[in-house]
Amino acid sequence: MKEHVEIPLREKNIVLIGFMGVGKTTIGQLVAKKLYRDFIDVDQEIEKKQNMPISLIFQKFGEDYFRKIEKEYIVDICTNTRLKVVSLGGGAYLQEEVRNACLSNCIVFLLDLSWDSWKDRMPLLVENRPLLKEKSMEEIEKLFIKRQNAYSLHNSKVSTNNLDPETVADEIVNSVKLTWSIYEPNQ
Ligand SMILES: Nc1ncnc2c1ncn2[C@@H]1O[C@H](COP(=O)(O)OP(=O)(O)O)[C@@H](O)[C@H]1O
Ligand SMILES: O=C(O)C1=C[C@@H](OP(=O)(O)O)[C@@H](O)[C@H](O)C1
Ligand SMILES: [Mg+2]
Repeated sequence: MKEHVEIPLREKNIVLIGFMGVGKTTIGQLVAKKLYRDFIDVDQEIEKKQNMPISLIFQKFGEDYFRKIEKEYIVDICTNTRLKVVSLGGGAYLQEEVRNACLSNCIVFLLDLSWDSWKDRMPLLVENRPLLKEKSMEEIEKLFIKRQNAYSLHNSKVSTNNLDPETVADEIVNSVKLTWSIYEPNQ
């Protein structure tokens, strides 16, 4: 059993979670830039490694295969890297091993968007999200509600309703810097 090494707070990866389309990829990139950190988008890294888009991975190998590689990659990043900003795919946090790796080693931010606001954004999302293509609005709402339990296990929550990406990114950065100054002052 690998011994758990406590990572200094200021070195912990910042992980963004939340339903598909809430802005994890967009806002994660902005947060990384503002904190002078490397940015990792798990979906983008998986697409690079698999040399195909997520939608084709689902089509060719199925969702279970995607979830396996998604989990392995996230657990590796959480346990073996520091000082990054990491945006998960919307379904990753449903896996307990992913949640445990994130909560044990990282600072986990939930990006929260109301269902009504999400519906307005949906037309932007369907193109490259296979799970949206197959479902009615009612089925997607059920998925949205069903996932809130897992998303509730976070360190901090930021509402993104009616806020532009820059404003949300600033809120996350200010929150992180305040946490650092309180729990690891004088650095
Ligand atoms: N705060 C925001 N306000 C308006 N549109 C947003 C916001 N954040 C993201 N978007 C848009 O919503 C879509 C999904 O954003 P993305 O970052 O891919 O979300 P996720 O990674 O959570 O699925 C993109 O078209 C993006 O430009
Ligand atoms: O919610 C999900 O199950 C998924 C969300 C997507 O990522 P985004 O949340 O960045 O869209 C991507 O991982 C895949 O389509 C599955
Ligand atoms: Mg994304």
